[in-house]
Amino acid sequence: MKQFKVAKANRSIEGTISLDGSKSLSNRALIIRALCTDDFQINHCATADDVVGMQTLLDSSDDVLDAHHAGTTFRFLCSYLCLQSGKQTLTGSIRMQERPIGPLVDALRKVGAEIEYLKNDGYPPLKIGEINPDDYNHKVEVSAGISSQFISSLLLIAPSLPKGLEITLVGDLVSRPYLEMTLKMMEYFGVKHTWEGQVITVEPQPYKAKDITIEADWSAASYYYIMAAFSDKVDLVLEGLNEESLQGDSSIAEIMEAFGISSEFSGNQVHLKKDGAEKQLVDHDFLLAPDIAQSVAVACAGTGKPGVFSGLKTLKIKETDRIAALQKELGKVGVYFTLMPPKFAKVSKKEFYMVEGKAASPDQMPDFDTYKDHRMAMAFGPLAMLFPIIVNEPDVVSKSYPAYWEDLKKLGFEVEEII
Ligand SMILES: O=C(O)C1=C[C@@H](OP(=O)(O)O)[C@@H](O)[C@H](O)C1
Ligand SMILES: C=C(OP(=O)(O)O)C(=O)O
Repeated sequence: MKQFKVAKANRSIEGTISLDGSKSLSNRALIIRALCTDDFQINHCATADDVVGMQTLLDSSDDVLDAHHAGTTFRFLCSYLCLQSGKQTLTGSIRMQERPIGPLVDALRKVGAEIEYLKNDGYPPLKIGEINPDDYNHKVEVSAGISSQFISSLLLIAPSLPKGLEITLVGDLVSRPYLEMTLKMMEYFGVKHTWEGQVITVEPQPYKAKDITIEADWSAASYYYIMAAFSDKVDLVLEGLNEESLQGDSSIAEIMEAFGISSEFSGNQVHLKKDGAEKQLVDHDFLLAPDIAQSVAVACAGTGKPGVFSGLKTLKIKETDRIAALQKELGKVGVYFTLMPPKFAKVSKKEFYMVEGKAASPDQMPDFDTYKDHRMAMAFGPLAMLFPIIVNEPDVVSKSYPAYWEDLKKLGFEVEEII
């Protein structure tokens, strides 16, 4: 097993980091370009595995397409392949084969596509055939409470269908900003929609080619906010980010005010400083921004600030069960991540998790497992500012941020492989 020992000699974070393009924006732009008659430039496209993988599969003429670990790639291609001739097998990693796809398959079958489950009903791999014009139906319902990616996937192909799509969202929507991101990206490329109540309608219309520059990845930025929370002195510039962002994870800037971190925007840079008043507690609902929950949990653990987290229901079906992974790994440094008894949830019917305790190094240097989840590695890495740590399978970061460890070195982290 590959392991990195990570350490940092001081608790200050100073410098400039130029962040890679957002994986979510990049994958939407790639699908739209593939559906657009004319070509356009995607500047600052992410170099993340999930995005390189998307482009490779879009260019591939193979019958079997492997999206590996990439949720957006798998889900977006699922609908895209329904517009291609012939039949393709779409598969993914073992974990991807445990992540649900049923609601999207049901909706696409309703639209007229012939899709077969090759292993277990409701899960990848799939054999996907083209939409049959005789079976085509433009009104579909889709469950909105499992993954917003199902809806984004349908929306992206909607303008290319003969009568477009009228999508009724069933149940309470999760990860709403990602859906808004999809619609905003479609608008950027000239595609209009209406969204009334639970119904989103897209008429048939062409995507219009237009060069785009992808904003940097706000989920990646969240790891620098953890470092700032652990620092006595902060003077850090993150490049490529805008105050007005299509990424819901930009809410990290506001959440981290609780740790006294201020974010000053100018142009496409954000300047992090530690000059604000801290709050006693972090109380946040992550339903709109599930990917930064691990970051804030580690920030709480490292500073000893208690956290009350809700809106975590989708975390169990991500790259790993992130609730279980957080519980196990935070436990290694004496921090509890526990589901609060149901009496706390009576009023709102929500589930609340509590982060309690301050991370302390056990007698032996702690080694953190990463569960094939990039965000476990990236969220736990900053703990090296408090005491030396070991990160197991550190290369997982390449899913969304291949240069992560190199960028940490630029800020004075010592990162060395244990042989
Ligand atoms: O559409 C997207 O780009 C994403 C949507 C979210 O997933 P869910 O909608 O499944 O929560 C998020 O967790 C994922 O990293 C990226
Ligand atoms: C959940 C994530 O990605 P995906 O669903 O695209 O695999 C993530 O990047 O945190």
